[in-house]
Amino acid sequence: NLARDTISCYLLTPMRIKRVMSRQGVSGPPPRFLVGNILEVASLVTRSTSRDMPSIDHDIVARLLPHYVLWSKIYGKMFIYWNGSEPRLCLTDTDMTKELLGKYSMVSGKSWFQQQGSKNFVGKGVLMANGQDWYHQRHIVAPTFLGDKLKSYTGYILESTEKMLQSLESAVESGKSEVEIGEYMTALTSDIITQTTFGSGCENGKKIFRLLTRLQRLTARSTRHLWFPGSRFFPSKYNRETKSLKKEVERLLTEIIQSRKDCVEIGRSSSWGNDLLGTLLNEMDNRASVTKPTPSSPDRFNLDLQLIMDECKTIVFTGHESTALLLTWTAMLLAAYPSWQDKIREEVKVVCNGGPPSIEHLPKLALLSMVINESLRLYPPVAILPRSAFEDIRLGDLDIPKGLALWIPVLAIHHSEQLWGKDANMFNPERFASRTYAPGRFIPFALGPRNCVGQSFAITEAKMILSMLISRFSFTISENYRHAPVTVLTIRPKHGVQIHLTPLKPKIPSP
Ligand code: HEM
Repeated sequence: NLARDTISCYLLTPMRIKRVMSRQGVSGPPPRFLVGNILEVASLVTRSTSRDMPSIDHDIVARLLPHYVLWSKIYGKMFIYWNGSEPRLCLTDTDMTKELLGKYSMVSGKSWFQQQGSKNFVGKGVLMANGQDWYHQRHIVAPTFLGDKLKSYTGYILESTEKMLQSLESAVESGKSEVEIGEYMTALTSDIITQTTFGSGCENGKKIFRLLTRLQRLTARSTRHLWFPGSRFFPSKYNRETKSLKKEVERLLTEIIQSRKDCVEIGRSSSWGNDLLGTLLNEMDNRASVTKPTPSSPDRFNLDLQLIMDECKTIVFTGHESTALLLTWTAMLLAAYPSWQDKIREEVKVVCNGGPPSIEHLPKLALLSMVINESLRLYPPVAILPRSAFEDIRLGDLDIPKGLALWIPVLAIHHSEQLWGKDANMFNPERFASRTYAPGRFIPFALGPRNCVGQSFAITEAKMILSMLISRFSFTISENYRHAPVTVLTIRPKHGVQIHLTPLKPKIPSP
């Protein structure tokens, strides 16, 4: 059976898909046996990113997606290329992407390759689930980011940001003339997501975060060759370490969850907790209570333990990296365009009246929203949206056969002159002044029922952090900054973002 499945997965299905697509006039670069176009993509990207950019130029599609630029010129905007033996359809048409991400969210989703790649890391949490499983999990996770819940997390954001600002002030006071702001933003969003998920001062929560970061790196390395048939069965030097890290993360998570369960059961606590994990447990408990207890499953809670752990790992993973990148790129843009920095500082001063930002202030920070949107457009942290069709579907007038992978290059859509006009590669936040833009062309958080569930949290966090940073410092880009965006799933600055900081309120010397 294994041999038959392997032949079907790596040979017969891809060939059938290729036939169906070429009959409809969709073609692409010829694939090589087993490796497909992987080597070509790797060599094009290596070449295009081998040097830093000579100036802060936002025209970065040819640098980061050179294969998209090359093949769309030869084969048209819709072409197929091969990631090993997986055929991928590149989709940039906004009507088709809207249809796929909206109407077909239950019959498309994450591919086997993606799930295998992340199973030891985020497991089967909402990010990687499909169909009914995904639907069930999405309804458990979504309420943890709504209304009052979201508001209750802002205390963690304010507290952690204040700490970061103090450490920036100390750095400046100790004579450091420049800082790499990316490091600070990464540490800050890590701190915020750990506290928001597990509550403040939870030592096990901090340990879990550190272990997950190591696990993420290891998984990325050990799954690089997944496209090769049977590679997941090869003994790898990473496998043992991955397994023991995963076990340790789950042991720590079980400890935290068990102790909350004990507190509720013996009556020491009347709720699961006010942090994100508490809300998640509460949501699961409410749903489980409909069916529990039954003679065959006397304790529904234990049945869901793996799911709770997978959701926690997913949220910790998804909840910090992209936000750190959004903040880092926005800081770079504000440092490079000081007139926007001044405008936003003034806006924050008027709206927040010199105090810390609250959730009620945020909708009034219109200029800041425009800058954040422009930053998400030019440097979308998630540059590609991958999907796989689980059934034959029809997109526009194209038949998409079951098993075809779909690849939406968000970065290329965000930089398209056809969609954004001649100044598509320019920094111009004014384009977001009207707040109405055709759906489908601005998709940093994806679209439809399967969009980013943490979007409001991310935007709340970004607005609070940036408004606090901008009220305390003015900053300029350092002459040491080398503009070199690279993609490793997300778009990041290769050498970090170096800025010069000037405190705005000089400290009154103590008598
Ligand atoms: C600027 C910051 C962020 C960006 C640009 C971003 C972007 C995205 C995108 C594009 C997706 C869809 C991925 C796909 O389906 O392939 C996604 C999904 C997701 N994001 Fe975010 N995200 C951000 C912050 C966050 C935060 C702060 C959280 C949680 C605290 C979060 C949690 C999630 C989860 C759980 C999913 C999976 C949703 C589902 O499949 O139903 N994200 N995000």
